[in-house]
Amino acid sequence: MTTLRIATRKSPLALWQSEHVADRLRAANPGLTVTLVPMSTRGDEVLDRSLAAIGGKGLFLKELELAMLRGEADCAVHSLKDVPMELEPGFALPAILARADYADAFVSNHFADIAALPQGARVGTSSLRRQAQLRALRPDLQLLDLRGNVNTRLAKLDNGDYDAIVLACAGLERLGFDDRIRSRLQAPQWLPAPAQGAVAIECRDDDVATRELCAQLDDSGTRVCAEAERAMNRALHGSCHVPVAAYAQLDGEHLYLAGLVGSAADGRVVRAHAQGRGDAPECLGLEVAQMLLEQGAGEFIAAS
Ligand SMILES: NCc1[nH]cc(CCC(=O)O)c1CC(=O)O
Repeated sequence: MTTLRIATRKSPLALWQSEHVADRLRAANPGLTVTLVPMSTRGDEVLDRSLAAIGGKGLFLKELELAMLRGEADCAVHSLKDVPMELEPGFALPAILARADYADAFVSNHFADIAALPQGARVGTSSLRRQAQLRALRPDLQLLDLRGNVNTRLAKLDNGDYDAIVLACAGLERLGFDDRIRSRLQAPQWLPAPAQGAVAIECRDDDVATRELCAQLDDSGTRVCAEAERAMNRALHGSCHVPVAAYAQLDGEHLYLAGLVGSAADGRVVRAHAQGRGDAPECLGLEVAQMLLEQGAGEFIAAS
């Protein structure tokens, strides 16, 4: 293999992540030419409706997968949290890169953290998961929709449309906006999206050469954690319609998983956590999902 073509979305964050993968593959494979194939996806173009309303997260992947099927690209780079729990048949994730900052960020030009917000403050986020956790902490807040790429969201905050917004730390840090993070919303009190902070490479299942090349960047510890978080989400029929959060940590052979399911409408949340073995992440994911269901998570899922 002499050339690798990476299909990517065109947002600044997607381009940063794809350039990062390209740089790492070039460094590990002298003589390999790596190019980017930037593409627009439906998830990027339709900004006036929620992701759930236009068909969910797969919308960020479909155009990139079609480019791979047409032979216009060899692989695609994604934020793993945007990758549906069930991958499209015929595709694989040969690499999950080491996780960056997993946490959500509280971003505001006037307030230091959620507790410092005045009564009825306007907080922007279109994520049901973030809305449910905000409502659970502060039922008084006014939650407003906020879509678009990271740069657009920061511009809307600066424009005065919101008192605060919630974004992923990883995206802010990759784009050099570390200084916008007023506080990190951390586990176990606040949980991220399953696989938040991890970048994944997708390619055709039958493309062995690309799979082997990309597998050089796989981080086994991050893969174990992501599998536990995604197995939990899958067992809860996770999609953009249900606020599901999960965070796993691997310590030697011990795997720890915390999960949460909530209601964005009224801020009720159920939580569960358990420990298991690092060689059986899916078992732990199913176990925590079962614990959440026993506490009534099914009601939130059915209501969505
Ligand atoms: N939903 C968009 C998205 N997908 C991945 C990230 C951040 C990077 C990551 O989690 O790896 C973001 C932005 C955000 O949620 O603030």
